Amino acid sequence: EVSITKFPADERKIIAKAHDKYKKARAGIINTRHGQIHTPAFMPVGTKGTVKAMLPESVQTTGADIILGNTYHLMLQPGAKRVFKLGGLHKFMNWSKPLLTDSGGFQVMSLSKLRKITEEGVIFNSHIDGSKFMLSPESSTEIQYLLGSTITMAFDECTPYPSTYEQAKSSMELTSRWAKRSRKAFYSRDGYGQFGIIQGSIYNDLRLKSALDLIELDFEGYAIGGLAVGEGQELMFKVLDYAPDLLPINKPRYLMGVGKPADIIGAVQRGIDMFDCVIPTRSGRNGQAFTKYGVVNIRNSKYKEDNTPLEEDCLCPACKNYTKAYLHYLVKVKEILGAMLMTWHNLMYFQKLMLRIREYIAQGKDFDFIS
Ligand SMILES: O=c1[nH]cnc2cc3nc(NCc4cccs4)[nH]c3cc12
Ligand SMILES: [Zn+2]
Repeated sequence: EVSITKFPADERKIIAKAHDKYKKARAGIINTRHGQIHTPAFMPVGTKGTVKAMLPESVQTTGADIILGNTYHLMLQPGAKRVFKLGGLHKFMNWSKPLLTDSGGFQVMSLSKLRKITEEGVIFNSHIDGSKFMLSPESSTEIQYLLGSTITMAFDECTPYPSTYEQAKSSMELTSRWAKRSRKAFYSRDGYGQFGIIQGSIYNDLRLKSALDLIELDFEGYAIGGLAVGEGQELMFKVLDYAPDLLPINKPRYLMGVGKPADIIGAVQRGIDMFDCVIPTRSGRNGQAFTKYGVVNIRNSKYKEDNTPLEEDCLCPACKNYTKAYLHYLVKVKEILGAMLMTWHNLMYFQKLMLRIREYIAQGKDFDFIS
């Protein structure tokens, strides 16, 4: 049963009292078939069955309890049936901890060529070889089952931003119909869960209706969709000021696609438990390192003879054994080790941030820090 264990009532009172401003922040544990997830949690993105430039055991040493796999990519290559035949994604990629797979819908809309949205689902041509595919609530749920996903995401439509009220309303209603079909298609097993995704854009009555529709389906957790799609942090926080409270307090709340450290901190303060974002991995490969001094663009020539580590007290291999000068050089000459070390450091940085947030919440301390 994917459930979030709460602190005992009296401890929760302490936490709530201690930082009234953050009374919505909560730390907990999600128990799954593949192990525990300490929340608030950051999920590194492992798009094609690998967290790019990282070995799974290295991802584990950064402290990640769970990683995300993208259904769209895996269904095209190597194919969900093949992964199933080979023992499932956990075995295939040698990751034994929890895996969350997205439904594929969001990526179809952002990656595939020529697609057609119907009541049934989305028909599209593969961006790889143009071959024709269909993703529906039923097929997406089955594909995620074949992958062996610990947490399956319902098939939704991410309402674009900006959208008019009418557009957002019909999009949200489609997501509710698809959520019902996704829930029906889900093969529920102990320790596995399925999360619904609420939509409704920036309209609070639509967000409420979406939440009510999905709560009826009794998902193991709930994601807040339709955010981090260009609305900006202010508008995202405006929605997060009320949307998490529409969801069951005892179930995990997952904010899809977020985000930078400041976004994560603000969202935790508003009651979010889970995050996924490509920023630490993608920007690492692109030469950006997150540090307590801010983001370091290692390609900047001022680092070419800087014989100090990214962060003197960081325990990652990049900081323990190498200097900014070496990282500057590796990234400049596009050496693979450069991508590896920068990625490792960033994932460590994001996990350390989550660890500190969890500790501050558990101690009832404010955590407005951004470092
Ligand atoms: O409503 C959603 N439904 C299902 N998947 C999503 C993924 C999402 N990822 C972002 N932001 C991060 C981005 C990644 C690539 C372009 S924006 N926002 C997202 C919203 C949704
Ligand atoms: Zn480091």
